[in-house]
Amino acid sequence: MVACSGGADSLALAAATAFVASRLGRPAGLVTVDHGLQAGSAERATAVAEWAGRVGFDPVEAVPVTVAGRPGGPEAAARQARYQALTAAARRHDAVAVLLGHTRDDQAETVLLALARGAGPRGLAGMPARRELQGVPLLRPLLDVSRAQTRDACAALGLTPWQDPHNTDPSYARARVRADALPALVAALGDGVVDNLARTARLLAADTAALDDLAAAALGAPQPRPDRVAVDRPVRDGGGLSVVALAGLPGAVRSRVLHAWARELGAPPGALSHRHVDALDALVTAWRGQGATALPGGVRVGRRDGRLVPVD
Ligand SMILES: Nc1ncnc2c1ncn2[C@@H]1O[C@H](COP(=O)(O)OP(=O)(O)OP(=O)(O)O)[C@@H](O)[C@H]1O
Repeated sequence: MVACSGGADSLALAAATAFVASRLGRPAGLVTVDHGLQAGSAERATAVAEWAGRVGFDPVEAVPVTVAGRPGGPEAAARQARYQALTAAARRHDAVAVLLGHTRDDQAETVLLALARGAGPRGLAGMPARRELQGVPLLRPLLDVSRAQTRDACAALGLTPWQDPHNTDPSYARARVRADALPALVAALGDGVVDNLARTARLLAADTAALDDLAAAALGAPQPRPDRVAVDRPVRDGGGLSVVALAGLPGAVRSRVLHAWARELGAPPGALSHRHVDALDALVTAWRGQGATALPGGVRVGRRDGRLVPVD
């Protein structure tokens, strides 16, 4: 089920989901929450629901919620009511997940806000691409997509997104980051800033997951991510590294192992970037028979017989 406010991000997400779902022959639903906080909010919810029905979503729900009387400020109260309504709708319809429209720009704003309040790595890890709330998986498929792209997508599809007045209300810290802080950083440091903040979140999310695994193991807790192969066999295998052993490591540990090994092979540390380490990682986690990875210093690494090995 897509959670759609009618704004550009979640409207683009909904349009993409409708497109993909019909081609996969899978049902997709849509839920829009009416917080009842602004004049015309019920009409907006009805308009979103009508559009959703026209483009093939089924079921479609416009859910009114009561925000008053909940703990916290108005923003927190609205969020709590919204997430409760979203997970309840998902459970009513046995949805496998709820899709949220947060973009790379939202992620960059989240990281900047976390940095400014002195958050630790968990806060700097930003919003996860996947988490569970009351047994319902919440997914954010657009974390690698920019807000400009969602606007362009809506324009290309002839959709008119709803503009949330909160997004431009300067009494909200996030709106000030969006309107002033991030544009100032981009002007001073270049267009890459948004992408790089989002990448920082990904890196810290991987570190945090690895440390959480260690903490869970120290407590003797069940494996938090049973899909991961638990391996404690040595990573070194002859002159190379064992793919099975590498695959069993938490991503953050694996990337450090690959970085250290690349340096051992002679790649100069200053020239070794995350792109090189990602390419080595792909030989383990996204193996499609690809060719050798070229590293700085003329080093090349390929995958042979279940091992990563230096090749000519
Ligand atoms: N009224 C709504 N009805 C349904 N879904 C909504 C609604 N408002 C927001 N969402 C969902 O949440 C996503 C994020 O929205 P927005 O950025 O406004 O909320 P936020 O308060 O920043 O999010 P969060 O509470 O997750 O931090 C949207 O892309 C959409 O998927």
